Amino acid sequence: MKIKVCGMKYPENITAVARLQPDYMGFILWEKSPRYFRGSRAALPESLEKVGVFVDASLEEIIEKTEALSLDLVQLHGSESPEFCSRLLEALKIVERQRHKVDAKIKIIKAIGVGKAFPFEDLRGYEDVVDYFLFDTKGPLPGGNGYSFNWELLNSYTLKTPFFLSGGIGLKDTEKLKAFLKSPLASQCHAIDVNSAFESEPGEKKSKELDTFIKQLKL
Ligand SMILES: O=C(O)c1ccccc1NCC(=O)[C@H](O)[C@H](O)COP(=O)(O)O
Repeated sequence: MKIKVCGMKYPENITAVARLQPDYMGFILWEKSPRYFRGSRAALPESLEKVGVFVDASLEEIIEKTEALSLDLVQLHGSESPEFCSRLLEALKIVERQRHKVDAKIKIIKAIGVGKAFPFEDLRGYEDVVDYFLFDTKGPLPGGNGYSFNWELLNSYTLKTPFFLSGGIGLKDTEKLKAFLKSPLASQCHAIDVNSAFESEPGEKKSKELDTFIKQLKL
């Protein structure tokens, strides 16, 4: 199972967490977040897939940051419509052509806030224009709320788009996660996303706890 560590902020901490070799590292590019990433490309690890997290940003801003930070994936964490995703998909193709990489596709993740119930069928319009969904817990903030939703709701997820499972996931959840990953609920689960449950302060991850978590999940 792949793992994404989101909300990285400080260069030394980025280096320490990169050594644990998660599959993805996420950088919050929304200024109102306490995890807002102000750094440059030099602070980012070459070896991992880099995800830029945006909240209702303009197409121009997303493209500019994707180029400047050499992002591999773009995560949309606001109320971006399928039409917006479609325009972004086309705009990213121009960036892809300028890169000299074998797999230059810049992927799009659409984050979805899940509440007590969720009409997953309503996501059908995104199917052809995003690569992944990220199912997060609906809360007062666009992301990083720190608590989980009822994963049983995924029983009614019948779309083909793979998803990241997110929302308050921490060390306390490893057994529950292992059971989830063996169940039909996880048939489309591509990765587990973690954030605030591993922090000593917003943006600063506890690398020892993350190391334990990654080892337990990769067993
Ligand atoms: O983490 C933030 O501060 C944040 C702010 C605005 C939009 C998205 C944000 N985080 C995106 C993520 O992918 C988080 O990992 C996800 O929301 C889960 O966070 P948590 O509940 O703390 O595990």
